[in-house]
Amino acid sequence: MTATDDTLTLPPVPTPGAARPATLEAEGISAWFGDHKVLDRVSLTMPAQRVTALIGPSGCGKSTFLRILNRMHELVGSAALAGRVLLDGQDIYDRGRRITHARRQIGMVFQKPNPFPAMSIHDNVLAGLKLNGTRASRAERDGLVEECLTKAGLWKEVRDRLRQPGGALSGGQQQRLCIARSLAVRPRVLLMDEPCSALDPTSTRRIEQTIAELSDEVTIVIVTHNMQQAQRVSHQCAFFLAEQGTPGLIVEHGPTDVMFGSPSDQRTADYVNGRFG
Ligand SMILES: Nc1ncnc2c1ncn2[C@@H]1O[C@H](COP(=O)(O)OP(=O)(O)OP(=O)(O)O)[C@@H](O)[C@H]1O
Repeated sequence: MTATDDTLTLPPVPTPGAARPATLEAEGISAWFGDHKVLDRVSLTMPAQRVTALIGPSGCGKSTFLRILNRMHELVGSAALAGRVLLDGQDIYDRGRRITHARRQIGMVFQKPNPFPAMSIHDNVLAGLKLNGTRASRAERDGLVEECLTKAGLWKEVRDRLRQPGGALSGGQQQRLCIARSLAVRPRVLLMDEPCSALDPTSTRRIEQTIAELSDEVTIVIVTHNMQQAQRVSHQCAFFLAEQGTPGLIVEHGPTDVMFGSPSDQRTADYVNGRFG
């Protein structure tokens, strides 16, 4: 540890009771890859402290929409975008607003767990902070590692082997490690792109439990193909569809119990009941 490690500070701990999680609003989002339009004027509010599930058949633009929510779409050379994404009213695409600002506040967990395999569990949790250039004392770092692993539901399983490599964990544990890594930068929104699709049912339920525990302190948006999972974890759902080569759009969105119990569009009813997709 260098002298400077002690002088810099970690991201602020949220004030107890303060409204840290943010509301995310997508307004009129259209997206293209080259000439191929894949989303058409999609608008959706993802309220703070709520879990929003994005559902719909393969290829309808759910992942593209999710990646637009934290400015990952623009990493693809041929990608273009129209519309606005507001984080508590502030457009993350405003000119002059740095991409790192959005990424720091809006974290992402991917389909396949992607810890740094040779890096220790401890250092994996702190990896995002290091990329941000944030440093802290050893005690602060250790405290943050414990806090984030606890929130991700992994602490008890790894507390005695924090110096072992992240790659030595099971798939489900690796995914929870990735969630802990995302939490370490104290995001206000956590985006999850099919986070359980590579996991067994037990690990899946553990991640779902983690999502339920986290939803008070971070806004969650999750893409899932698993309708039972959408019902178990989400407060609201948005049903995406791209019919016959047309760009994806939201057919219907609303409270999860309504979307599954009495959807207003027949296509939603057919999809949530497994009649297509
Ligand atoms: N990097 C890319 N370059 C070109 N086209 C892409 C790229 N990524 C996605 N697409 C296209 O955009 C459309 C939407 O893809 P997207 O992955 O967002 O759908 P999805 O609903 O998430 O699908 P799935 O459920 O299968 O993951 C598809 O037609 C896909 O082929």
